[in-house]
Amino acid sequence: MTPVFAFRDVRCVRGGRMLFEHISFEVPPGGAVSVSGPNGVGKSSLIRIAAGLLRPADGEVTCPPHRALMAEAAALDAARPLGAALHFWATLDPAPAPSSASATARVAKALEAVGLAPIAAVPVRLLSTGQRRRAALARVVASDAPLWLLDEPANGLDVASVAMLERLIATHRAGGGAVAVATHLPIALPDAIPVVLG
Ligand SMILES: Nc1ncnc2c1ncn2[C@@H]1O[C@H](COP(=O)(O)OP(=O)(O)OP(=O)(O)O)[C@@H](O)[C@H]1O
Repeated sequence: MTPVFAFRDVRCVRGGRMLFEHISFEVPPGGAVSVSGPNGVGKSSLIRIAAGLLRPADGEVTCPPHRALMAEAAALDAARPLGAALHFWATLDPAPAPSSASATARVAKALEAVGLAPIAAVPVRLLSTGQRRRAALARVVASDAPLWLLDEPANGLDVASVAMLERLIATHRAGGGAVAVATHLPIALPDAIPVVLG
């Protein structure tokens, strides 16, 4: 099966220091990669390479052009109501498949999925830490991207929210989507390809 996402012999150098090398994997539709390792080993760097934000020092990366990144900063306008802040990205993020729902419908569905629909009118700056993380996840869900790149997605989430995250990932994969998750917290990712750095 043609992989959705692949690294071939990838090497990463930052600030003149080699973080990792010879990283190879192929993720088929519905597949997952789990990136783990101690602090500072390069987990976020690997996710940034996959997102196209950092160039590998060597090797080859195959990614769909439409991918969604959840990193530390949610990049949601603090002054806007949550729904409007998400709508901004849903219209701006690269257009998903032609069969996809409208930006408004995708945002409404994503807010329901992360349990934030009741506070869609609340400005982003008033959200709690966990709500901000769920809002960042809503942005990923609303993107309809075939590849999700999640950097420490469980940070700041309570037990119920981690279970919700796991369900959302499972649903995405069941629909043929792929995911890469960098985490130091346990997240259920059945049959994920392990990439252990360090
Ligand atoms: N812009 C940069 N320039 C140079 N070095 C950097 C830069 N950004 C990160 N680094 C270094 O790259 C290394 C790996 O960082 P990275 O954030 O990828 O690690 P990580 O495994 O995700 O860490 P953590 O578990 O603490 O989040 C660190 O030593 C960091 O200082």
